[in-house]
Amino acid sequence: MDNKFLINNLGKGSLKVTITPSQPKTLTHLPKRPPVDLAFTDLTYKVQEGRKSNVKTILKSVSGRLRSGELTAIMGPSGAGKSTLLNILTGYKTSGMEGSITVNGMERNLSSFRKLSCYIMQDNQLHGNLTVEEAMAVATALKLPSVTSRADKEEVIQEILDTLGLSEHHKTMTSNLSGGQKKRLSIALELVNNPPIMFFDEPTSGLDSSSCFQCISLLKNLARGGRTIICTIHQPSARLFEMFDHLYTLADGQCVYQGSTGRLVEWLGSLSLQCPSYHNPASFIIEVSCGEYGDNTGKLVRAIENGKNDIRTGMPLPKMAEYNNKRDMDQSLKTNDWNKNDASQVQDKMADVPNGANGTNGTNNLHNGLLQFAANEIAKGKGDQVVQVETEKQDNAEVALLGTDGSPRRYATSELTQFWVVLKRTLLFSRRDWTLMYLRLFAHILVGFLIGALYYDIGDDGSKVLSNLGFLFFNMLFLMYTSMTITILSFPLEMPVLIKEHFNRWYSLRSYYLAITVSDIPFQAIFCIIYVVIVYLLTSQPLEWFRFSMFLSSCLLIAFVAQSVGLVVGAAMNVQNGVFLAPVMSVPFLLFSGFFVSFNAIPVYLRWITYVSYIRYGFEGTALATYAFNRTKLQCHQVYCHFKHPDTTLEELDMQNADFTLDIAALCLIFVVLRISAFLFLRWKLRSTR
Ligand SMILES: Nc1ncnc2c1ncn2[C@@H]1O[C@H](COP(=O)(O)OP(=O)(O)OP(=O)(O)O)[C@@H](O)[C@H]1O
Repeated sequence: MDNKFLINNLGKGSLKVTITPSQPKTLTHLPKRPPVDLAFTDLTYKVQEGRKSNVKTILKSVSGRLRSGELTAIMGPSGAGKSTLLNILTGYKTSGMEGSITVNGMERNLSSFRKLSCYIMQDNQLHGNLTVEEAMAVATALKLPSVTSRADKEEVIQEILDTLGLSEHHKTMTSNLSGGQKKRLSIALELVNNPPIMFFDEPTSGLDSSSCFQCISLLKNLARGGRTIICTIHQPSARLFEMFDHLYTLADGQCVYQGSTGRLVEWLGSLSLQCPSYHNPASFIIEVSCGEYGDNTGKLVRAIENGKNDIRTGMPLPKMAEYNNKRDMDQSLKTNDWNKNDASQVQDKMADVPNGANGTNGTNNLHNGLLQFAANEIAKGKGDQVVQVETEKQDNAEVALLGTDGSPRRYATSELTQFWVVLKRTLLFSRRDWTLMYLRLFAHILVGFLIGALYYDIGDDGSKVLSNLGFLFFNMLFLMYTSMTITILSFPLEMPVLIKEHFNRWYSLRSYYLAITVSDIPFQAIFCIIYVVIVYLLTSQPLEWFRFSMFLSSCLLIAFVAQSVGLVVGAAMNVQNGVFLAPVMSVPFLLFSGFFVSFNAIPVYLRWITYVSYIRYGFEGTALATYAFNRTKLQCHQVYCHFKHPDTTLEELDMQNADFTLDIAALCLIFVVLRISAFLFLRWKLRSTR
């Protein structure tokens, strides 16, 4: 049976099939993945508000089914629970949830499910400092197995960019892309490993009507390729609304409609809710859900069984009169309950149609459904820019969930590869973000010369030892603040992209954190060395290599430790709180550094603070480098120089018995503890945002 013939036959019925003549574009180079049907039953989501006893129920025992090959819209009034439902279905939110979620009829294993799905959040979380091509290269390097050849990866990139209309912009920085292009790039990045189930939170937000149309067309084409595409959407135009295959509508945390978009008006009409002529059905269902036509929510929820019923094209409408009758309701549940039946009951029957095996089965409704399906199939084949992906229908759902490669690994690449890719990307950002780099360099050189001029040639002057100690302390202060603030500011800005990429299984948190941690160390080290060389020479500190190395190592460690403090603060809190708290938290460390008050003068009950004050170890390290190890007497150009002998200075500072090795060891220990703490805070932050 050729396509044209079937379409003519279909033309006799009520179906309308639009065929556009362009050749379908196919994604042939992507890895094969199984189709995925997602179902949820009696899903309840509660959160605690304020006091522990105050529990708010956001989703109230909703059920539903989202099929492969369909574009599903989750709609509802503001606050109805759309984002919450999406977050639960993606696995982004897990605590506070009750009910069951099944994948291809089997209880969902979240870890396996996340390998099959991707979640494209509302605000395209992209790194602005990469070109489209580079962003795609990073995605392929992280999301495709390492064994994939470079040529294959490039082919995948080219194919996706071509299909999504981004190949013209492959050299454009992502920050310069338009809103619609950013959205397409977000999709392109996730499409690399061909996830069979894709979730989108408000994919059309911020787009004009033409971009909205393009975006939804793209999602529709992805669905036609066999994927399960689910997105939340506020209030689409009638034209956009028609493009969705399946509609799931929420009102006040309950399901008021589930079924094909084409049957919405008919279904509402059967419940005495007549959609006015020329009125957008999408607007009508929202208005009904908002209560603009009276309080119909309860009636709709009961009729649709809170999502257990599905108003499918080609299936009879549930008989309304029977819904108040418990016995009939149970009967209805039996015939519609996909948990008890084979998960793909209807669809599997439909799937045989093009082969002609089950073309007639005796029931008109099913027959209509089969014809509709066949029409859809033909429309798919002829559609404009159909993004097809060969999917393998697998009998064993478990095999499917483990991925077609059968690999139980969480990530496509090893942690070492992830580390290298993220490190290279971060170094590229640093190179691109030259303003910040030059600013940092400029600040270190400028302040170095300023300090050099202020404390010029005082290092060997016995009458200026107190000024020299001020210079040593200022070094600590300067290096601490410059290193700390950079990470406090930059780390939280990375967070949204980290959340997205980590959730979508691009890399492990460990690899990411190691790469981020390592990436800034060389820059900080270079800036610190430049600063120390300038001030050390200008202030005439002792020109002995071993003293210089001790001085430099203390300064470097202070910079690294302060950077780690910035990481902890940046990982644990937002920029506003961090910018305030970090300097305030540093005050006790500065006070107990040994510069303002010597150790013996500190009250015993406060002395413990000196042991955790990294500034103390740094200050002590530079003081020892300058005055200990049998330094010769300082020059004295006055009648009496109290600090002419370096040991006097050490005595005044209570540092006669201080051990430089211990200072370095303490700084190293604090560094390690802080880096581990920053990682733990980051992990906690990622978990708590969910
Ligand atoms: N953690 C939370 N604590 C308290 N209430 C919450 C929490 N998360 C969500 N809610 C509430 O749950 C309801 C549903 O929120 P949700 O974000 O899912 O709505 P929505 O349908 O996506 O709304 P919108 O279309 O406006 O984005 C809202 O009333 C919201 O205030």
